[in-house]
Amino acid sequence: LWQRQRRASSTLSLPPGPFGLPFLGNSLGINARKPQLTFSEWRRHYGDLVYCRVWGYHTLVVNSEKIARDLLETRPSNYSDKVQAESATLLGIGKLTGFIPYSDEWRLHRRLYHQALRQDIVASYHPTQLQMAKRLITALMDTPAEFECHLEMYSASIILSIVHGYDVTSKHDPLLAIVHHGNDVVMKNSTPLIIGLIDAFPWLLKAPKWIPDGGVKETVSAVRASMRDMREAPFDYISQALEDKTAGRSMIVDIYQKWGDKGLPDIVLAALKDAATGAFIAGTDTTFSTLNNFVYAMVLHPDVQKRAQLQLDSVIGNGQLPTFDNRDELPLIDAILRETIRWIPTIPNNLAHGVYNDDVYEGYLIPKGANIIVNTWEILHDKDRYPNPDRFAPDRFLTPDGRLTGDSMTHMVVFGYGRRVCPGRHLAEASVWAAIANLLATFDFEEAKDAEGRSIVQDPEWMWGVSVTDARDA
Ligand code: HEM
Repeated sequence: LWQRQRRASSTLSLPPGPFGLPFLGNSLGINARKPQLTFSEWRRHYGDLVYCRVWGYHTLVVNSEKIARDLLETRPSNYSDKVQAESATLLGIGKLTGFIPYSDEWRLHRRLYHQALRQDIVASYHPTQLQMAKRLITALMDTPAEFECHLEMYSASIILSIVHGYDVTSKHDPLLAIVHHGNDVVMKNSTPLIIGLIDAFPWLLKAPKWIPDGGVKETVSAVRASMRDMREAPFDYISQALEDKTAGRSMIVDIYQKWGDKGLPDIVLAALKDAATGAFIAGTDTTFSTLNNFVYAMVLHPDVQKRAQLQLDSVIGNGQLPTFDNRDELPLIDAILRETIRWIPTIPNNLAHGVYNDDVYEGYLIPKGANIIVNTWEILHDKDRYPNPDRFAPDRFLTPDGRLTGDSMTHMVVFGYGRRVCPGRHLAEASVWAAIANLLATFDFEEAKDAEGRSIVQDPEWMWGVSVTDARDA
């Protein structure tokens, strides 16, 4: 039936791709933990633009930056939609910006982010980021073995401060505990697999309890409860702070003040709550994972670490901490940042963009309602552009005389494309820089040692989902 429908819908052919089974399409042929590996394999067989079907959806896998830009940036009105929005809504995450279809509601979210997170405003958050970096240093000095917890708290504290105006001073902070737990539940359960399952069998959610559902109903109610807590708890705090006139500056307070005595219309208030929750979910794990990967890279490459420390010493001098004023004089720190996000891109397959209307690209039909998946991993591990791509080598971003190369595009590839590009990218990039520069100025990273002084070699294991996180404790 599908073949017939396909033929009837157009005389143009779809891009080449693997043969799929009826109904299931290619879903079973994709490595569920590391889909990018399957997509890269397909590139070798079918080229840079591959057609497949996942959970009944037309899906285009893009393995080249040029095609990604041609489609998502040159024709943004056709490639900024979301296809599985209904299933995301059933799961309870449909109001997160990344899942909202191309609509006025989504545009309102983007306007709210733009007011607080655009490049020229982000510089005003540098003092907060440096203050959090100092706290990170103190926490690491006290309990270095808990480094992951400290990096996570650093990432979360920055968002809670800048978006919500909330100062997290301890890892036992009650609001941090709520949003942290909520984030965990949402991130672990909002995988493409669960969304696909809800999409294929939405009736499962309404089925009587005795029908086995593989735990879907339980998952959905846990995600919904977490979303509710994450959305409301920070606003209870802010409302109180506004009433007590103790609220400091933040994205939320700025927007409240903009509306002044008129008060926020309900529609803006709802969008603000959702956008703030979205910023926390989208911004915390991604920043944390990037920093975790940085620590791992430093443990593996003491030579790089030493060179960066020498550069820091020569620019800042011993006993001082770097600030953003020193950034231009510290190209190796930026090269390490770029290489960290290239080496292990935190979101290896971007977020899927939906196709609004049938389109034609290089003679191929791109069907309406298709998902476009960009294989960021493959683009950043392309041997022609990054020789020996699995090696961590920051020098690929430096000229022979030690200045940064013009290849800052990696930033953009890692943060997505077109109208859907990550609105938190300037903030994220500065948060990661502040942490990397301050950590290298203060610590040596090396493998843990046992009682006899022998290195405890631990192969890391990553948790692969929408984003890549360290899974030692998962
Ligand atoms: C290293 C850190 C980060 C990385 C690697 C990252 C990466 C990404 C990527 C790849 C996308 C999908 C873009 C697309 O669909 O083309 C995205 C979307 C998004 N990011 Fe980030 N991000 C990071 C940090 C942040 C931060 C700090 C915030 C907020 C404060 C944030 C907020 C968002 C939001 C709201 C979206 C959805 C945008 C939309 O669909 O319109 N991200 N991010």
